[in-house]
Amino acid sequence: MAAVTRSAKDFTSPPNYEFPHHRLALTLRDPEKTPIVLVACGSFSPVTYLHLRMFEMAKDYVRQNTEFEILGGYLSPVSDMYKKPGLLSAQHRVNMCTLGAEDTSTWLMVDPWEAFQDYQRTAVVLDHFDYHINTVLGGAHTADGEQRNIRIMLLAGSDLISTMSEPGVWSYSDLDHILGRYGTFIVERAGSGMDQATDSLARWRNNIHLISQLIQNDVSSTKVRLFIRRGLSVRYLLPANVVDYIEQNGLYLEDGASPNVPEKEKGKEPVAGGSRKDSPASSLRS
Ligand SMILES: Nc1ncnc2c1ncn2[C@@H]1O[C@H](COP(=O)(O)OP(=O)(O)OP(=O)(O)O)[C@@H](O)[C@H]1O
Ligand SMILES: O=C(O)c1ccc[n+]([C@@H]2O[C@H](COP(=O)([O-])O)[C@@H](O)[C@H]2O)c1
Repeated sequence: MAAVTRSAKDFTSPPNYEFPHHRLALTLRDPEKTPIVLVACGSFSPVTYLHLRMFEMAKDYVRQNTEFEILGGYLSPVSDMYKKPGLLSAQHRVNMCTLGAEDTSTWLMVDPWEAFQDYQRTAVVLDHFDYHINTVLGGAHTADGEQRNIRIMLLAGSDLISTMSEPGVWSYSDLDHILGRYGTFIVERAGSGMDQATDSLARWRNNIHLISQLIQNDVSSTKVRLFIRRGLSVRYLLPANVVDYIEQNGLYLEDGASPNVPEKEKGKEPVAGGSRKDSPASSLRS
């Protein structure tokens, strides 16, 4: 399996970008365990409780079934260039993720690197995390001061993983890089079978961890957008501060979200109801 090591010159970064690591633990509690960081890539248009639940489910799974220790978790919203229907501007999506994840958890962070530039393949996104966490920050240390590399792992729903078996969506070398070098946790998603999702990925089975949903819940961003367009409530499907943000900014009222930040939003503080000076979104604005 090809191990690609990228250096700073291999990555493009948005202006004023700083890698967020304010909640990343860099000391291993148990030196016998392998340190990992979870990265969820997706549209997050908008972020829902299911996106956030994926991290909690992975945390329980890791504690009960593996010899890993989680040192941090990241949401990485995709670039506007992904051009998926319903994809709101990166600014709004990063703001909503920051409100939803950082304000409701003690260990999740939002990395805006992918969102505010050209489309980046998931393999490159994971390399970007690997570079910042292991090369720049120096990885983790045990209490005795021994250095350990932190393994980056992709966190995804079974619908995303099933696209990995569809011809022409992912390149073989990227799959080998993502599943061979890094590995993944796959959360069961209603309507997307786990077996069917992973059958053709069997050669990487040791790096693929399947997490069953014990409480069935099929909230999706598509349904949330549809509800808002029809004037239905989305409260309790996503964090309250994200619902407030959507209402205050009049988001998702029209069919197909505009990829651009509305003129009246430009230059405003990113988060309604008080700016977060330490947030990655605000660190990107000049
Ligand atoms: N209900 C869910 N159960 C399990 N995984 C989920 C669920 N909702 C989203 N995910 C996972 O979260 C990640 C990001 O998803 P994404 O932003 O595309 O959300 P989505 O709800 O699928 O969006 P959309 O409805 O716009 O396609 C993907 O890996 C996806 O599989
Ligand atoms: O890297 C690839 O080749 C690749 C192919 C298909 C999808 N992805 C990523 O998977 C995510 C899919 O998000 P979504 O909202 O379409 O479910 C998004 O982050 C994409 O960049 C990545």
